[in-house]
Amino acid sequence: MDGELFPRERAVIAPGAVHVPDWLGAARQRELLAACRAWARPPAGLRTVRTPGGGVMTARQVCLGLHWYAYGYARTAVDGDGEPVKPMPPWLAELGREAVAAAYGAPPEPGPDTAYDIALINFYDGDSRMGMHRDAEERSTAPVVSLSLGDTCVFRFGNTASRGRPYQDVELCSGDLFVFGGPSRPAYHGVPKVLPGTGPRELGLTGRLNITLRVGGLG
Ligand SMILES: O=C(O)CCC(=O)C(=O)O
Ligand SMILES: [Fe+2]
Repeated sequence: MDGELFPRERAVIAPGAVHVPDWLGAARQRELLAACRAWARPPAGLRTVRTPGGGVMTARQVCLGLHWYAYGYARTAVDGDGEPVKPMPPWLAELGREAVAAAYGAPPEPGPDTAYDIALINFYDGDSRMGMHRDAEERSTAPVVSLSLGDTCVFRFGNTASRGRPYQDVELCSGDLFVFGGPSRPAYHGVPKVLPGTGPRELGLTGRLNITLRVGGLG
C-alpha cells in the first residue's frame, strides 16, 4: 500500500506459512476484481452460505472448479441455485503456481493432482468476518494460496490443534499474498475483522475480496 512509513516485508508466520505483501500490482488487482465481478453473477454466483447447525456465514461466496458447501465439495451449487459451478480458468491455476513459487522461492512439485483446480472467493462487506476454521475438505496437501483485494483485514493464523491460542494476527492489505502449506496446511485461521474504507481508492471496491486457490485432489 502507498503511504506506509516502512515497507512491509515478506514474513514467515509459521513453518510453511508465508505472507508476501503487495504481491499483486495495481493492474493485476483490477483484472482480478473485474473477473470476480463476472464470477459473482448468476448462474452459480455469489451466495450466502448456511452451516448445518443453522448458522449463516457473514461473508458471501462464489466458487470456481468445484463448489464448496458446509462441509464438502460438489459440481453444482447445491446450497445455491443448483447450477453447475463455473470452471477454474487456466490463468488462475497458473497464478496459484506463481504464488507458491513467490512465497517459497521454488515452484510446486509437478505431478498428478498438483494443479490449482478450485477457487473460493469470499466477499466481506459491512461487518463480515470469518470464524476460526481449517480448510479441510480438500484431499490434497498442496498449499492454500490466498489473495486479498480491497479493504485491509486482520487475518488470524493459529495452530493445528485448536481454534484458540497461540495465534498470530497479520494485516492483509489489497494485493497481499498469503500461502499456507507443509506443517501449516491444517492450521486454524480466520478473519476477526475487516477495516472499512482502507482499500486503495483507485481500485473502486467497497469491502474486501479474498480468493483462495486450492488443489482438491478429489479426482
Ligand atoms: O478471507 C480470508 O482471508 C480467509 C478465507 C478463508 O479462510 C477461506 O476461504 O477458507
Ligand atoms: Fe480458510
